[in-house]
Order: sequence, then C-alpha cells, then structure tokens
Amino acid sequence: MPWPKTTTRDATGQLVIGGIPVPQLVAEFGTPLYIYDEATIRAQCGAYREALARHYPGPWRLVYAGKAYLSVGLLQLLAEEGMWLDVVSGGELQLALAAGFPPGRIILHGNNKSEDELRLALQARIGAVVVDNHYELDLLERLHRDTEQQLSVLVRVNPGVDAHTHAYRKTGHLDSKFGLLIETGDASRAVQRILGMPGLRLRGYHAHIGSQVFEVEPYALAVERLFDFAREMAAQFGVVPEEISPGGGLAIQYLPEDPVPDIDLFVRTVADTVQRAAREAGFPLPLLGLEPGRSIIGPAGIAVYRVGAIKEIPGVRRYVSVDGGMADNIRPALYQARYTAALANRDGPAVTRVTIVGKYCESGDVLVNDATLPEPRPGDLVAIAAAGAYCLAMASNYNLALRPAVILVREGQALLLQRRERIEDVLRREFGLHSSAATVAPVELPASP
Ligand SMILES: Cc1ncc(COP(=O)(O)O)c(C=O)c1O
Ligand SMILES: N[C@@H](CCCC[NH3+])C(=O)O
Repeated sequence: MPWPKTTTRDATGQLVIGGIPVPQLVAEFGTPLYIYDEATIRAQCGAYREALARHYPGPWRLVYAGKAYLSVGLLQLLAEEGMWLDVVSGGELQLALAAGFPPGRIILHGNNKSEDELRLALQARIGAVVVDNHYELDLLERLHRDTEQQLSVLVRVNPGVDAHTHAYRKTGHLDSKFGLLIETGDASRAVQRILGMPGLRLRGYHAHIGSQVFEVEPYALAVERLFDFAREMAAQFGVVPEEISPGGGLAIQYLPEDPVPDIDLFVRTVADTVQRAAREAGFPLPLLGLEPGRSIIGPAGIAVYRVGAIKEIPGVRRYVSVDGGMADNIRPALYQARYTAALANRDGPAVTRVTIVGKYCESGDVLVNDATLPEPRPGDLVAIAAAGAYCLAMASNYNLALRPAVILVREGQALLLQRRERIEDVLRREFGLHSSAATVAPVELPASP
C-alpha cells in the first residue's frame, strides 16, 4: 500500500503516522498539512545503500535529487544518511549551503545554468557540475579565466532512450531539451573542450532517462549507451571514465494496484550492466552514481486536508472540496497523476465514490478523480498517500494560497520542518505606487462584532 511504513489506525479509527494520530497533528499545525515519516525516509535510503553494497563491488554514491522536495531539516537528515545531493538551481544550492550540507557532496544539474549559478558552484567548491551543453562550457571557460580552482565535471549525454512514462517526464529520448547528443557530435566535442580546459577535471558521464519509470530495462540500455560513448571517447582522446551515472527516476506506488517498484532489482540491473560493460571495455569499475528523488521522499509523505463544501450532482458526481488543491499539488492537473485517499479522522467501510477537488479557481483543480471513502462530511480530514515528492516542491501562491506547514514525525514526536506561510510573507514583496520601501502590511480589522 502506498502509505508511509509506520501508518496504522488507532482504536478509534484515526490514522496514525510515526506514532502520532493525524488529527492530533492537525489540531496543532492546521490544514493543509504535509507530514513526513522519518522512518520511511531512512528506510528508503537504506534500501538503496544495501542494494548497492550487495550488487556493486566498485565504489558508489547515492545522490538525493533535491527537486523532489527540499528543506533544511530534511537535508540535515539526509546528510546523516551519507547521501549526496543533486541541486538544479542557485536557489537549491543556497538552501543546501544554509542547511550546512557538505558542499563537496553537492552536484549541480540544469540545462540552462546561469553564470551566477556556476560562479556560486565554484565559490562553494561543490562536488561536481554536470555539463549539459556548449553554452555552459562557454560560461565555464570565462569563469575560469579568473580562477585557478579545479572543478570536477560530468558530461550529461542524451542516451536516446525512450522511457515509458508521461511525455512531460521523459528526458532521455532524442527530442529532449536535456543533455548533449551523441549523434550530432555535440557530446564528443564537449569532452574534447573539457579536456582542453585546465580548470575542469572530467570525471565521467551521466544520463537521466525520465521520472516515475517502472521498467528497469531502459536503465540497462542507458548504461550501455553511456559505455558505448565512453569507449569512443577512450579511443579518440584516451580518457577512461572514473564515474558513470544513469541518474534517477525509479517509480513509486501511488495506487494499491500499481506495481511495487523493486529498488533491489533496479540497482542489481544497473550494477550488473555497469560491471559487464566495464569488463567488455577493459575499464576499471567506475564509481556508480545513482540519483533517486521521488523513491526516497515520495512514499514518506502524506498530505492532509479538511473537507468543506460537498456538492451532489445526482446521477453524475459528488464533489468533495478540501482546503488545499492544485496550489500545493499540481501533479494531477499537470500529469493526470492519480492518488490514493483515505479519511484520517475516522475509519469505516469505503462505500462512496467521490471526486476530491481543491479550493482554487480552476475546474482542473482535482486532487483525486475517483476516491472511494466512507460517507464524507464537512469537517472530516482527508489524507492523500505518496504525496512526499513533487507536491510541495512545485507548490505555488496561485489565488494567493499560502504554502502548507510541513512536519516530520519520528517515534511519537513531531518536528516542524517548515511553518505555514503567512500573509506577511507574501506582502513583504509588494511595493505600493507611492512608496519606495516595502511597507505593505496586513490590514488591521476590528475584532468581530
Ligand atoms: C538529472 C536528474 N536526476 C535525478 C532526478 C530524479 O528523478 P526522480 O525523482 O524521479 O527519482 C531527476 C528528475 O527527474 C533529474 O532530472
Ligand atoms: N515533477 C515531476 C517529474 C519531473 C522530475 C524532475 N525531472 C513529477 O511530479 O512527476
């Protein structure tokens, strides 16, 4: 089932996560509320670590893809787990540095890194930059005129592998904005340029085929393509890769009927392919980098909403409106993503088919199209499973929604990771026509009559 590992029901039917009844958390922190289960996060990291230790005799590293969800507290937890971090913007990098995440364990991605972002990466002495295109190499060339500092780089190759996932989540097929093409010679020219730049140290090759990918075969194919390319580069320039990464993207379960993705099988497939390909190429075993985001954090998080208006359209549909929606979870609108929902304040036979919608001014603001629940009533709490990845990370202030509070639960304790956004946070950016300073403050209203 797609719920965090510690999920149970207590004697009164309340949903319990990390040893705490969800209604108790809601009483303290309000709704919409995102709850992360520490035990699940650590278990997911552990599953990857154990599989790598079991299947890969060479060196390896696990890199958490921060785009799935980032917060200071989470990064501190992941640093304890020995994870590396993939960031994809100056903002993510700044947050990681502020969290005290070891800079040497940070990798910078992106298909249009700015000069400022690359400068920040150099100044912070991060672990590596994954070079995506020649424009980026132009910027690096310019930045390196002013510094002696060495920067480790990987070359992001487009492996020409079409993963079976939503079109918006594919990244490794030919027609993608990401990565250097092998066919056009762009990838080999990038290698040649990097080798000619004294400030850059070529560590190896990287590919990422997409996200929410269930099959493991496309990863084997991507690794083979990376090695084919590496052999060409060895023949042309005499360089042997110290590192190979087929990225991240392993799927998670959102619905009970989804297959349960097998981290061990995924790692074994990649590890076996790397070993075979390295043997065939006559290379020593490279460092194997894996970059999971969703499969670390997705299953650990749930979203909790309060039910408000309920609208029955006889013979058509029952709409159950909750106090969040597409501003905190755009995935159903963007990818037709489907979720599992349950009542969190009480249990009972799931007898009613409803459509759970948000409160925003869009007909597409649907969280779950076809949830089966006990008869819902205003005031009930609805929990959505597997909401840990790409919900908060993609949240917006649409309709001036305030971002939800986020907590971490561990053995009966709740830690606030991110407080609920306040109207003051939003107003702080506003400048009135008649003032040069941000002086806009919430209006003081008289106490209610
Ligand atoms: C380069 C790169 N690595 C890793 C990931 C992580 O993917 P996922 O969260 O699906 O594991 C992504 C996102 O798709 C990515 O673009
Ligand atoms: N944000 C996406 C996937 C893209 C991952 C980042 N390249 C999702 O929610 O499924």
